[in-house]
Amino acid sequence: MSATDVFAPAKINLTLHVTGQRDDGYHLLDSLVVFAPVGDRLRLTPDGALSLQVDGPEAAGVPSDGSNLVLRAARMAGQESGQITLTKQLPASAGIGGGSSDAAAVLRALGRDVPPEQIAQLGADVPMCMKPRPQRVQGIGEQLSVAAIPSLPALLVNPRVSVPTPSVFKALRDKTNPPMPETLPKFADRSDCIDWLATQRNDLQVPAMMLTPAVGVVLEALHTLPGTRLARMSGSGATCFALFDDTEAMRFAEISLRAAHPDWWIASGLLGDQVQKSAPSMATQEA
Ligand SMILES: C[C@](O)(CO)[C@H](O)COP(=O)(O)OP(=O)(O)OC[C@H]1O[C@@H](n2ccc(N)nc2=O)[C@H](O)[C@@H]1O
Ligand SMILES: Nc1ncnc2c1ncn2[C@@H]1O[C@H](COP(=O)(O)OP(=O)(O)OP(=O)(O)O)[C@@H](O)[C@H]1O
Repeated sequence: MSATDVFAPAKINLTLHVTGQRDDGYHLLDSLVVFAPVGDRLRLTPDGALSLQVDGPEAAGVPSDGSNLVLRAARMAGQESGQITLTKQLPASAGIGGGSSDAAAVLRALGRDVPPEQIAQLGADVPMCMKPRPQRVQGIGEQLSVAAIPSLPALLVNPRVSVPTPSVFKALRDKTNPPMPETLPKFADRSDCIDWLATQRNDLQVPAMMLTPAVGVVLEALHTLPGTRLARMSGSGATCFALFDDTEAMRFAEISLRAAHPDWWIASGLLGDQVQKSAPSMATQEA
């Protein structure tokens, strides 16, 4: 039988408002999420017992045992056989949902009906990664609604410092912050969308910068690039994104950033574009 290839795109939180905290400690969110044409790749081959091999430029430190979200998702879907190869392109613990997107990609590939409550048990980011398209995410990550966002030329930048999500939530002082407007604006064009995004927030950015000063260094570097319209952190960090008016401005900024910071993980491409299953167009560079 033939192998199945799936693409697990990076998730970017364009906004991330923390609006409250539940009794169980989980935080209530209001977030605008898009996906990038850079991501991990998975190959599922139907032979043998269920197994996982992890390779690729970002494989170091990613577990290949039963704790990997890929195996947890496959088992949750009732899969008992087949070899899975996970090729990591996304840095781990980076705020771009690497493991969550991998888990969602496996569930998509297996095509079994797994109840949403079970999918959410794999991680708060997994439900939003099931259908990688622009969406508004509320609740603790389980309430999803489709959003209309123009494609956004972006740089994604990680300073190669991993940030554990729980410590960033813990370091957030004010847990109750304003949500996004109940109805999101209808954006006339890309520029209008970026202007509006600039009025919104990522409430985890300040605590992440306090815990991990490298986040502030990345944001400063992105702010000073030519053509940056908006720079912000994604998720709980440390990956940050910068948005540009067009792909030319994005590429120009990318060249300058790569020259200044050859040790950073840098990717570029159109956020929110229909993510291609097998032909991602985002360029990445290894350290
Ligand atoms: C920050 C985001 O990436 C935004 O999209 C997500 O909320 C986090 O998603 P995730 O990494 O899949 O999160 P999980 O693996 O479910 O949770 C990791 C830890 O983050 C904290 N957490 C996560 C989600 C949430 N709504 N409230 C939380 O407080 C909890 O301490 C939890 O133990
Ligand atoms: N498939 C996987 N890819 C990466 N890490 C994984 C995977 N499965 C389990 N992990 C473990 O999960 C941890 C978090 O990794 P992940 O890349 O999902 O980051 P994250 O920053 O929590 O994502 P986000 O907060 O945006 O959902 C890693 O330290 C790793 O030990």
